[in-house]
Amino acid sequence: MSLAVEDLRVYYRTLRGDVRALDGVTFSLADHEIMGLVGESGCGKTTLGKSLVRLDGRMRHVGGTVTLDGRELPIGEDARMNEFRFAEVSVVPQYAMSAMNPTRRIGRMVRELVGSRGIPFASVRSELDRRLALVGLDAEVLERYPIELSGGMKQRMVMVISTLLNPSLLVADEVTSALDVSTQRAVATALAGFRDRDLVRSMIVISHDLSLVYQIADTVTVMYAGRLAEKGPTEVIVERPRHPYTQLLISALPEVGVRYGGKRLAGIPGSPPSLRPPPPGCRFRARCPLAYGKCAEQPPFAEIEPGHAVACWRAS
Ligand SMILES: Nc1ncnc2c1ncn2[C@@H]1O[C@H](COP(=O)(O)OP(=O)(O)OP(=O)(O)O)[C@@H](O)[C@H]1O
Repeated sequence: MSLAVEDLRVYYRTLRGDVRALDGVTFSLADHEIMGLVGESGCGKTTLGKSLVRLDGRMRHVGGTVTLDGRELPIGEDARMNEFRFAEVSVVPQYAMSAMNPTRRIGRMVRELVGSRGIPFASVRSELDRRLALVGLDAEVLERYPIELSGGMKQRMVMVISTLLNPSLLVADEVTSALDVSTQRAVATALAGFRDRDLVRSMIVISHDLSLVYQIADTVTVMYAGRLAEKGPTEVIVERPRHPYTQLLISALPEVGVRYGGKRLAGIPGSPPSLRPPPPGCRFRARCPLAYGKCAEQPPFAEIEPGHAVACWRAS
């Protein structure tokens, strides 16, 4: 197992009280696993991804542990996390395209980044060229400024940089959402290629786009209102989901490979609860067609078959 997250709680401090964006999240990632992380906007996906790499100033680690390759990550201690970032855990951020410094040539940026880890640029240069070729970029991009690259090229460049030191875990947050469909496919294929070539051990791919997740993920985790609703192998989640929220999420999608023409897709009525603080019991119950009395109690996130866990009283 490469990653184990245990009862992780991360809140945002605000003037109107804590936003419990991650409120008791437990899961693990096997070696070589690509996990897709999905759920409605605001459910905590980005917070989960960031928590594993860098908490921003308003995030507070309230409880729980993150263990990577047998070592507990000091996620609440920014300075101590430096030892792990880039080398052990790396992120391709949601706005990777604007994350690059516009005033630096790309090659110089990479030189500074590896230099900050005490690694001479010359020692990674040939590997860098090899990886650029792997994602279809010419080594000449290193001489250019970020503004001279297209969106898809920037995205692939950031992926190459983020994985240059072979991190154990890569978090890719909405890396394809701003790209056109064919570029999306190229970026997704490049991501899976990094794992296939053992350049990263495991990966969390955060996405609104279930078809992207279906294309590259081995497992899918569904979040709802700061907690995990369901995790299982991709086919199981798509073909026989057990959580009513997952079922609605999947049924709201066009079937993979099926053309829906002008047919309107069903949305999920209602909206998620406030996380400041969330209501007691199952957080989905106000929108759930199957809710009953027991749902006033919070259901455990429990395994119903090997590798398939669900937080729903109806599923156990
Ligand atoms: N800086 C912040 N201060 C206060 N609350 C925040 C902050 N950032 C996020 N939140 C809240 O934390 C919750 C989780 O947000 P997060 O961005 O992790 O969700 P998400 O699932 O990644 O959403 P999206 O798909 O829109 O990116 C939301 O309720 C959000 O409003």
